[in-house]
Amino acid sequence: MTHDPVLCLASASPRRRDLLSSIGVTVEVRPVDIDETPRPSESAADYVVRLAREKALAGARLTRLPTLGSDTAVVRDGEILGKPASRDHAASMLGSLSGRGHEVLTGVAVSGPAGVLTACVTTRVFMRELTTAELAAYWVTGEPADKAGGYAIQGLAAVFVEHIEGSHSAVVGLPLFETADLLARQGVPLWHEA
Ligand SMILES: Cc1cn([C@H]2C[C@H](O)[C@@H](COP(=O)(O)OP(=O)(O)OP(=O)(O)O)O2)c(=O)[nH]c1=O
Repeated sequence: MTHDPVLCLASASPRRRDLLSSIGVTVEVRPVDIDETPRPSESAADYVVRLAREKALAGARLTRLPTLGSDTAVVRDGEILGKPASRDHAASMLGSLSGRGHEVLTGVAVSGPAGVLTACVTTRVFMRELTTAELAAYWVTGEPADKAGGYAIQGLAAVFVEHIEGSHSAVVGLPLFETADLLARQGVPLWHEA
């Protein structure tokens, strides 16, 4: 059965659409293009919430529906890592996460009748030691290219992750528990209200 969209998703990320679908939220997809350059001395939490808000506001101009924007950043020792630009960049990025913990921050913003509501979720991810051969083989799979930090916990990189403290869905791109709260406060129906 198909449902009419109840939310505009201001994102090109198929992961975010799938996560929303998994909680019964059908979306109209409106990718937006914003400048993702961090500001000098901006904290990672301020950065992901600012980008989430900018994406939601840019998307809201294209629709009458409440609109969600989100941004995910991988942070090691306070440094935002971004997405890898090449094989060597991916290997050094993911290599720097080998055998230790790092943070994944996801900001989410929903614009609607209640204004713009935001949340930020921090998850700690612990990876086992990765070999040079594994880093090279992982790049060839194509998975790291469009992912913050150069890995996908929901994909092949699951075998690198010993454990996490926080929200698995937030690492994939959208913290579903917090998102459900924001959607409820904007009057967007969830699966039990459809
Ligand atoms: C760490 C990690 C990130 N990611 C993804 C989530 C995000 O899609 C991406 C981070 O980039 P984002 O800039 O947050 O999102 P995006 O460019 O994919 O989409 P848009 O800006 O249009 O919303 O990395 C995973 O899929 N798995 C992971 O384990």
